[in-house]
Amino acid sequence: MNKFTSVQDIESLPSLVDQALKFKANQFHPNAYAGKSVGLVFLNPSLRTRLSSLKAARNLGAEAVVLDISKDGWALEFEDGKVMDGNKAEHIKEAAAVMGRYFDVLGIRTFPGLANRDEDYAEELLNAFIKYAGVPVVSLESATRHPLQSLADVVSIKEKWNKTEKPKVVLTWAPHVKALPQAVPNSFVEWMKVADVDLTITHPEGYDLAQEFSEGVNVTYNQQEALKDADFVYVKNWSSYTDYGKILSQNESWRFSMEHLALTNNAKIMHCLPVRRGVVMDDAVLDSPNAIHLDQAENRVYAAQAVFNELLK
Ligand SMILES: NCCC[C@H](NC(=O)CCC(=O)O)C(=O)O
Ligand SMILES: NC(=O)OP(=O)(O)O
Repeated sequence: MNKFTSVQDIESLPSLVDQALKFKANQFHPNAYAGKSVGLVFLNPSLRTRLSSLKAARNLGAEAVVLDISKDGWALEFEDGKVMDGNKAEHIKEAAAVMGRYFDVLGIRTFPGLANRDEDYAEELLNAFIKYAGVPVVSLESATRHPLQSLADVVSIKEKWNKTEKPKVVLTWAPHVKALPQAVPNSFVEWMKVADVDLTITHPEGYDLAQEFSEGVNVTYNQQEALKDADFVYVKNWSSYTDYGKILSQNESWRFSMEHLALTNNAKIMHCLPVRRGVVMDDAVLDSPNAIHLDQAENRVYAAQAVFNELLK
């Protein structure tokens, strides 16, 4: 593995998941990567990704440094050939290359602008970073994917499911007050396909994910039908892909409630966090024993540890 930006970058999902679970059972390896360092660069806010990645690096004996580049760095120019006579002081060519000289692995978080779909889906910022860093790059959530979250989600399902048959996993859209990226649902679907579960996606009309993600998956606008017999339900808002970045529906009936839970096979309820209580999901669901959002967040440490272990080898 020479980068970690999507499920395509990994060699074997079962062995990566096993490694994460081994790290969960025995997390401290203080001499594994002594002298190695990981740089974590954030253009957007983060609680879990930042702290779990720091903890993961330290569990492996590596040093980790966080840079909130939009707050503490120079304003970055990404455009090639630009005459930099405006307010951007540093080009990504130098910024990424310099950080590549300081660190053995570089992580980057860059959310989409949600204004220009082609630009966002071309992953211009992430790709510029990969191009100029000269060291392995880890996506800490990019415009279109959140692979560390998805790996933790696969680990969380694996540790809760001890039957031989495939679990029924449902990804359901939920309302939100803000237009959110498609990165988490895209990525979840991409990883679930490789994890080989029985996957259904449900959302109101107009919220279809990009075909590259949804193709081959059962998609329905009928949420009640989708939730029937579900073993795991991933509740998540996203803005429209087709009417790009727009909020089309505030349909309250999609807010996940105990009535929704009652339609399932006593499903485990998942969310990547942060979650707006009473908007996306009811308190009663989040506070019920069915909710495994905190386990998912905990597993972010071991997912990151498994990934850093591969890239620092
Ligand atoms: N990193 C995990 C999720 C990040 C982002 N959520 C948010 O921006 C929530 C913002 C808010 O609720 O104001 C998303 O859904 O992709
Ligand atoms: N789930 C997740 O990535 O959380 P943060 O945005 O807080 O890192």
